[in-house]
Amino acid sequence: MSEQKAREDMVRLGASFFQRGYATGSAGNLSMLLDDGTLLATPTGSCLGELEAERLAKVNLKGEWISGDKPSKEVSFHLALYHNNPQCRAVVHLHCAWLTALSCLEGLDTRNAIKPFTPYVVMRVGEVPVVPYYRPGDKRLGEDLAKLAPRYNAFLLANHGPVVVGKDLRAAADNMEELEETARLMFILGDRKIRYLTAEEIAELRS
Ligand SMILES: O=C(O)[C@@H](O)C(=O)COP(=O)(O)O
Ligand SMILES: [Zn+2]
Repeated sequence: MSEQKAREDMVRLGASFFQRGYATGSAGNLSMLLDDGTLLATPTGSCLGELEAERLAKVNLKGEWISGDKPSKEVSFHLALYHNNPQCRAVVHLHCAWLTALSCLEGLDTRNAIKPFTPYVVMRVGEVPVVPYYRPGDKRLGEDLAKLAPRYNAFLLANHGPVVVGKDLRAAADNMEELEETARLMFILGDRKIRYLTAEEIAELRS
């Protein structure tokens, strides 16, 4: 894919997230690997609804800022995911309401915050580990994500929000939307007794 097309895709996706309420204010950040091995990332403090193709930040895989506006302060945790998962070619971090609400609950299963009760989340995303709370931009976010990256496609940052990877930006976005919808269903279901998928049903979906 040409760099220009990649830039336009990121701008379009940011606007789509913003228009549909997945992103608000200047929260969240996106990145994707370019064919030349550098990273295209949203600038720090930018509104995902108002990105400009020529102002997107470019950084190399050492995290050095090459061009564009100053990159997201979370670019180090994005890099941790690229470095530790060869399948990861795009990263989406949002503060979307339902997943962020979930990230604030006490007593989450930190190995998997979303116990499956529908098939699609198993097929698309799998388990969602929880990273302990750190201040946004803290280097420990990257250190913890680096350890989890080889085994998972999605993560919940405690009291902060979700991070999802994909083979491209579209796939990462689709996975994020699927997870957000699942979190919404968890809150709709509330205290009702849920029939969770059985171990056999989950294994069948993974096979
Ligand atoms: O929550 C935060 O502050 C960051 O994780 C975030 O979402 C936006 O930071 P920038 O990408 O640096 O704007
Ligand atoms: Zn954030």
